Amino acid sequence: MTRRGSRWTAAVRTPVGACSAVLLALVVVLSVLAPLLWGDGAAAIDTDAIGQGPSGAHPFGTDSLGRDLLLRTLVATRLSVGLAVLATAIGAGTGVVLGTLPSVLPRWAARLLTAVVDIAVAFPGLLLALFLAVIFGVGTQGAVLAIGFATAPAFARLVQTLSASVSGRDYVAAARIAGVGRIRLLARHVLPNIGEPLIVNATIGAGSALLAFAGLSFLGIGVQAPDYDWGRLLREGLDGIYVNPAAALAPAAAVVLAGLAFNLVGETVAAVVGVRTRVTRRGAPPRPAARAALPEPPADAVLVVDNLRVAFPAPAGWTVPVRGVSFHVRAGEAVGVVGESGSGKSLTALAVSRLVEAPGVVTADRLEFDGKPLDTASDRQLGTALAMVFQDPMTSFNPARRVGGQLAEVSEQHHGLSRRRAFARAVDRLAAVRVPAAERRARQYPHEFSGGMRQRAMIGMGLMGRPKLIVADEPTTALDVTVQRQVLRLLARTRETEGAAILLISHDIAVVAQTCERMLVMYAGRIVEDLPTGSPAQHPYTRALLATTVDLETDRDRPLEVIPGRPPEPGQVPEGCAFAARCPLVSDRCRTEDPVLEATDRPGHRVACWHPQVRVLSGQSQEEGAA
Ligand SMILES: Nc1ncnc2c1ncn2[C@@H]1O[C@H](COP(=O)(O)OP(=O)(O)OP(=O)(O)O)[C@@H](O)[C@H]1O
Repeated sequence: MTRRGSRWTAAVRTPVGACSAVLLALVVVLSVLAPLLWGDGAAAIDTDAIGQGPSGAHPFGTDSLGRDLLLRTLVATRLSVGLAVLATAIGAGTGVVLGTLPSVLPRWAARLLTAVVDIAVAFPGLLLALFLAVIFGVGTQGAVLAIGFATAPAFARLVQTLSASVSGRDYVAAARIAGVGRIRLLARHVLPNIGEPLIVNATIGAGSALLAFAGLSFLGIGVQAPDYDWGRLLREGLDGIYVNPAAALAPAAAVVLAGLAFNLVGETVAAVVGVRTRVTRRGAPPRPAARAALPEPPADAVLVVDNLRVAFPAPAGWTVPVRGVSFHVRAGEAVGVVGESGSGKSLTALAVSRLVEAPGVVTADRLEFDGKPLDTASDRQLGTALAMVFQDPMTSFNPARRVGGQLAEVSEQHHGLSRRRAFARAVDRLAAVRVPAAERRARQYPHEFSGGMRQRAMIGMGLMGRPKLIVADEPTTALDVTVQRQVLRLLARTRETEGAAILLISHDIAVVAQTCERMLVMYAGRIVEDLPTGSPAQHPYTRALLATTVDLETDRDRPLEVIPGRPPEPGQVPEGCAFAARCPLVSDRCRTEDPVLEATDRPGHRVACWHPQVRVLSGQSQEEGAA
């Protein structure tokens, strides 16, 4: 079954999904079959049974012409639901046109249209529908148009907001630069990417349209005799409510149930297409099989991580992108984490910084920072002793606040310094990370900094306290080689002067080899090798990663090395060794038994492989190890 198919199945198995499926099926079946089966019965006048209350023959009684109210309520499903769907389609269609027109109209016309939509949105929907119903004329057609056009402004606003968010994406910019026309840009690049939330909104909107339609018919400006919908039945029922309350209750219950069906279907669709996160939580995240415990960490370990797992709820259970990671970082040590995209490096970094957000769940047998369990550390302790440097400091700084003020905030919050003294410290720290003219720069906004300078300012922010550990997640990926070297040097210098340990996440093994004493190689959410930099790598994955690095000595006449295949997705990690499918040394055992990360005979070296081999990091000499 496809992934989307399994998400539908999972969504329908939730209580809300199951209810929506049952109600929708009921509404659809009644709309199709009720007029065919009971149309004549509902129209049959019985002068002997005029205005009767509930009885065996007429469970909801009869109307003023002796017609059965249950049958009339069932038969009215088709008209009531059909008109609501039609009005919603008109509203959504008009909304899409109104919402997208501003992107193709001249600027003045676009502004005018946007202003008109804004004013219409500010108007209460039902009032607008009443106003339009009077304009379009009393009757079914007028009511459909009135409700359709009354809901259009809300759709138009939604389309405008969604389009604006999509228009900022790189692929739209790329298409624009490639000379794609505005209309084509809209049709090809914008609308397909906002379709799902629009459909979800339209489904939920149909419930409101149903209610609005019942309202108009109830007021006598919707469906006219001899046709009837639930609104009209409700109005007729209310006339005799003291004689037969069931006459009003039946259509009212029908409106509520059908409205509920639309709303619940909208919620379910939202959960499946990802507009809203609805997941099946099946108890706690799965615990991986017991693995060898982390050897007792040294006394000066600043970070101890044992069997760390990060899990996210998914529609069909849990996905566990970090599956039992164990390592330690000693005081002042620089440890690098390498691995291909998706191997779980960033999540590991976020977990040790206590930054994995709900619904993500972090568990570990041991997760200690500075000798204490991480979850017992106060924000203040973490704020001063642990610094985090992100890949893109532009998104980590608040663009609306000056850089100095943002640095100073750390000292105001965590050290209780006055604003003035905190600002002075911010200037001092900016100078310490070699931001030129620190005093002036501190009064500037993040966008006035270059990429490298922003990254240094980010490191400076980490130095506002006395960090024992700096977690740097791809801190140089967005920078050119010269600036990259400056930032790496700054990290190394900070380590020397402040005595801070560094956990450096990078997909670039060369950067880690330059900066760190030890590297952890991650694959599919696990550490597959933990080795001192410069020591021979034994895991075929580490060896393959090393082979793909390019330096000045790389033979340019030979094609670049690549690792064949792709790492498994977090939810599809195979049994046995996760690297088996790509490994040149794979054996039957690799496909069935998952190797444990175990110490080798070399000091400080652990590897998780059934066939470890030895090769020095420079890749020049090769000696085969135990196979
Ligand atoms: N919030 C989340 N919900 C579900 N899955 C997530 C979430 N965040 C990350 N993942 C998944 O976890 C896996 C590991 O992500 P992570 O960002 O740690 O990888 P990475 O090794 O740092 O890769 P990259 O170098 O591309 O950043 C990925 O497959 C990702 O899709």
